Amino acid sequence: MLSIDHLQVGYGNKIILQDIHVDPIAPGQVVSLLGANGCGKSTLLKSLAGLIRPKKGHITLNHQDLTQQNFEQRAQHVVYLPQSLPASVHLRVFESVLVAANATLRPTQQSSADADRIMALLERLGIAHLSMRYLDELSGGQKQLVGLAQALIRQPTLLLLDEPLSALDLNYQYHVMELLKEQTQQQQMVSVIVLHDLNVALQHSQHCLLLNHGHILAQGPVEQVIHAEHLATAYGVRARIEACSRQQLHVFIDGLSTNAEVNT
Ligand SMILES: Nc1ncnc2c1ncn2[C@@H]1O[C@H](COP(=O)(O)OP(=O)(O)OP(=O)(O)O)[C@@H](O)[C@H]1O
Repeated sequence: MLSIDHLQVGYGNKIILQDIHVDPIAPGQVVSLLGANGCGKSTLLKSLAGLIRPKKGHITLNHQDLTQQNFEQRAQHVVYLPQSLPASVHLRVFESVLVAANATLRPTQQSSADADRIMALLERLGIAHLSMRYLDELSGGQKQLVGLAQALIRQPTLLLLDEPLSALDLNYQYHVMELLKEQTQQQQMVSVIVLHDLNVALQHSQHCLLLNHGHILAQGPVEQVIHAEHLATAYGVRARIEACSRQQLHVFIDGLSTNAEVNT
């Protein structure tokens, strides 16, 4: 269970997130974190990960206040995958996932980070054939998939992914979101995923947080949050949300809302 209570976060004296309050989110759910460029999505993810210390407020995960834990304690159950991986890491794909697996294991658990588990995950992600390749020789999309393997192998309680689909083709986008949904449910994690594609959010997430200028504009089931009025406020667009032939909701953008500003 994840909840956030009156969180205030900033850089130096500049406040970016103001009074963020998130009602308890049950485990097993994929949560899409949406909002315009610069509204504070990455800042929220980094503060959940413990990379930025909040100025006020609390983050509660399974009855523990994360803001009271040091980075090492938090890393035992929280995994964060940033927008881009470090540029040059001269490790083979398999080794890099092994390093990630061992990063949070206590010595008594180390045997479970075995080769079979890593190879099975690489296979699920469709990148087993890359296991002996060096990371710094991979394409952007391939690196992003390895980053996901490094995150998933750690089996966190809270998984934080910042735009994990940005370099992936349509096939991998679908495949990765299905895998995330499955792993999130099987391992009873909460997975918070920054997305820009609202249709991916509608199809693959159950819960949604919509940020606007550092505030929560809406939160709840994804089909209630992705609503024309909310999209006009958050993105300055005129949107239609319609059920297509398979009853899957789909967002169509018909134009910019009147008096809409460019958000950035
Ligand atoms: N290290 C920093 N120091 C000062 N301000 C920062 C820093 N990082 C981000 N900001 C500012 O915080 C605000 C929110 O940035 P953030 O990266 O959280 O937005 P975002 O919603 O993730 O945007 P995008 O969708 O463009 O990735 C922006 O105004 C940005 O300029």
